[in-house]
Amino acid sequence: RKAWAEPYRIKMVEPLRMLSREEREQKLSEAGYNTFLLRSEDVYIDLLTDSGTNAMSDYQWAGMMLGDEAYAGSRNFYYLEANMQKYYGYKYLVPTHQGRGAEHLISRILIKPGDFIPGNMYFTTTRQHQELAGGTFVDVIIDEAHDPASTHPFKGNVDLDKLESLIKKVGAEKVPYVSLAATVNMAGGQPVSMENVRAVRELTARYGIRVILDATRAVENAFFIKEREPGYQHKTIAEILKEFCSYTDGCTMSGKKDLLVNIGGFLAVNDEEIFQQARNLVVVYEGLHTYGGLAGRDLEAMARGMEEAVQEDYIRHRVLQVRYLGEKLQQHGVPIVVPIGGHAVFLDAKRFLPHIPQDRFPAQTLAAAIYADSGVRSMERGIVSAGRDPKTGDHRYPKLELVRLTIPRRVYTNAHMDVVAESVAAVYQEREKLSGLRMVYEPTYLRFFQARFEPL
Ligand SMILES: Cc1ncc(COP(=O)(O)O)c(/C=N/[C@@H](Cc2ccccc2)C(=O)O)c1O
Repeated sequence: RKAWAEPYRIKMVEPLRMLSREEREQKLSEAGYNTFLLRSEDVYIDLLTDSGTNAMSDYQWAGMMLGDEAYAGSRNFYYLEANMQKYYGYKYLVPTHQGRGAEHLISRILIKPGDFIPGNMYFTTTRQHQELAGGTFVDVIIDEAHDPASTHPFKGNVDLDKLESLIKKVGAEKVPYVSLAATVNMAGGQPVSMENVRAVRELTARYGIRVILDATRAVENAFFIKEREPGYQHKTIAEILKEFCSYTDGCTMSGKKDLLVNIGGFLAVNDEEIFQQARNLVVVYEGLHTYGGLAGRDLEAMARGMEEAVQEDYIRHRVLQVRYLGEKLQQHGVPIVVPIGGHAVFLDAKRFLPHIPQDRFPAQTLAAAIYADSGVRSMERGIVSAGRDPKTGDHRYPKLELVRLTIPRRVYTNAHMDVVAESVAAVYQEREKLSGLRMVYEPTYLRFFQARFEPL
């Protein structure tokens, strides 16, 4: 049989409403043509992010009623710790309010000014914390990751030659750890293969260099390994996930994605010394070491989300829904990043709007145009997100100028995907009419969140 449906039934709904085209144009102007500055109530289908926007299950909601809100030693912490050990396999857990809380801690602990942190393509908050700690991020991802049309099945892979030549160039003592993301958000939600993470481990072990995983979407990564990597078809998602993590020394986690919670994250490590430093630092920046900025109920919901995240029917549906949207867009001839990633469909704004130069912000222009057309919200993942080079002060000019259509987990049906595809195709038909934007307000950090633009 071909038909497949969501592996859940809906028990609660939030009514959606659509504004008129005129109202949307007005809201867009008030938001400075930045989708981050739109109000949720003015958005029809919200594909800005899969972060914190996922639907919890009745099992998780029930867990919210079991929050042990003791200041110290909450029951929920120990349940989360036990589940992290079971599913991710690390020894020690330090809860944080969300992913960047963990990135902040590990960056402060492991990075000295002048250090270099190699990683498989940058992620905005991860690199920001590495730079704030005095480090320099160095991209060591394979070249194919920067080519939206390359169909390499594991575009998130590390280029071992790039990694080893960096280590030889700067010296191992200046490389505190390799920052490995799986999947790679900015490349289009692209996975890392088991063979590659194993090879990264073997290489770094020779130099005594740690590997810190960004495990934010590691369950989606496991799905791609099961689907694409020889020898893994008959392994469970949970087995693949645990093996993958076993080749790394610790992870930062934003629970707001794979783990199906609206807030939450953690740092997990195997090294007791790093653990002691992290649990000491966490009380300064996040909260006591057994709650890390979260209520007991949030810890419980994240622990229960972890159990659900690795269920085969769930994760298969999740990834295949993203693929459903991507294939619909391909049928309309819309240029997208291939292979279609795990959490989003990425529009290739360079090919979509070849007549708009990168410094007139094509991806920003496209995200605004899609909202104006249908009330669908997406996110700019191009030159605006790339920010400025701290050394030159000029824009960074990334090869990938993308618009991300990010699918929240267990929220929308494929009928919503049909509406999104129809809208993007309509904008594609009229793309010649778009003429770019100019930035009229630019914040200092992570400018894409709050920058404002005006039409040229
Ligand atoms: C691979 C990866 N690692 C760490 C984090 C941080 O986790 P957290 O602090 O948000 O919990 C994120 C968050 N990604 C969100 C939210 C976001 C964040 C910055 C810019 C744009 C959007 C997104 O991609 O939408 C991530 O994707």
